[in-house]
Amino acid sequence: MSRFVVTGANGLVGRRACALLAQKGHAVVGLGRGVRRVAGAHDYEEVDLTREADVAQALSRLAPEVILHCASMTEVDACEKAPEAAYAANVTATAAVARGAREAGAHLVHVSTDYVFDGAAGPYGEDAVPNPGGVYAVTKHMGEQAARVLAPGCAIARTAVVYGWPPVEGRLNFGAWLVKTLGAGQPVKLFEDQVVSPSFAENVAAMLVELGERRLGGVWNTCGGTVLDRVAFGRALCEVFGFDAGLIVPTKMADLKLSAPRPLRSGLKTDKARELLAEKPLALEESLKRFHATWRRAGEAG
Ligand SMILES: NC(=O)C1=CN([C@@H]2O[C@H](COP(=O)(O)OP(=O)(O)OC[C@H]3O[C@@H](n4cnc5c(N)ncnc54)[C@H](OP(=O)(O)O)[C@@H]3O)[C@@H](O)[C@H]2O)C=CC1
Ligand SMILES: Cc1cn([C@H]2C[C@H](O)[C@@H](COP(=O)(O)OP(=O)(O)O[C@H]3O[C@@H](C)C(=O)[C@@H](O)[C@H]3O)O2)c(=O)[nH]c1=O
Repeated sequence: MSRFVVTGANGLVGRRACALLAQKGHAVVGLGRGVRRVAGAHDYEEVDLTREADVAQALSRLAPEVILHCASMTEVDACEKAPEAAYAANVTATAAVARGAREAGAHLVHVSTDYVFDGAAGPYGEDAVPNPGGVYAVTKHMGEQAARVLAPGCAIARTAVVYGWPPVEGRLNFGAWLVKTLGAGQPVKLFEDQVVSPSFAENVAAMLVELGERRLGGVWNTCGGTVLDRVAFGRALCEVFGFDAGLIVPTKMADLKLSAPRPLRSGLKTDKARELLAEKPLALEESLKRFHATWRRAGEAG
């Protein structure tokens, strides 16, 4: 058993990583901004990761053996509108965590994104060359570089379009947004021209945990195992949840006039994780079945 620190412990992925680690018997401290928003068997500390001295002090005191760095500014359009905040959260904070990891002798698993690619020719393998566009993507790529330089031997774990139930309070993930909207019988405009690798949050968290437990380094695509466009994902979700797929309105991404550019032919190849990890990237059908099961259980629990 090891001592883990998980950043972004209130977030979609981080909270699931904390839960899984505690369930497996590891000692876990989740770090988050603001008060604790997730119950569970792990400890929690409030640390603003953009304050380097605070990060150094916390990591030196906690002396983790492994750090899963899940914290990030993840709202892509908000990053575009607030580049200073995005830089602080995605670059400055990552550099601080990476330095702290090195000082503590901890193995770092840094979480990144398929959006580091330009979307000209996805799906991308681990050795593809990033070409980020937009503030979120550029700052995530800079975070990767900071982690590699400051915490040599770290893992860069790229994931994509993470979904799960329940969603983080006040922030619907793509899958949860579809469930809420389609479940209420409302139409939803979905990009027919963006190809992605949707990823079930529990599956992502489990792959990150394994990278940490086994102290694996290098680049890893830790996402769902099926590459498809957003409309196809929506239709598959309707089938599993029993919703009306006729509510899906296929739309071109450009028609929505979003602030930030996003890769179109994105998605990540998962051969490496499939071959080398015990926790495999789940295929779409299995992911949606598990998503549906967690949603139904939450409904039954009231
Ligand atoms: N969600 C997705 O679709 C995808 C996510 N990823 C990557 O996966 C990782 C996890 O994402 P996800 O769980 O969805 O993200 P969330 O937005 O759900 O959680 C991120 C957490 O980071 C915290 N955070 C942000 N800034 C700071 C800070 N300065 N100090 C301390 N904590 C901070 C946030 O706190 P607060 O709540 O207070 O703001 C938030 O709880 C990220 O690296 C993201 O880039 C990659 C591809 C897709
Ligand atoms: C996907 C999609 C989004 N939207 C709207 C909803 C929302 O206002 C806006 C952005 O949607 P999303 O947040 O789902 O998409 P986006 O911000 O592009 O999601 C990205 O997030 C970051 C963190 C990542 O790293 C990526 O892998 C990816 O998951 O566009 C549609 O109207 N139709 C669609 O098909």
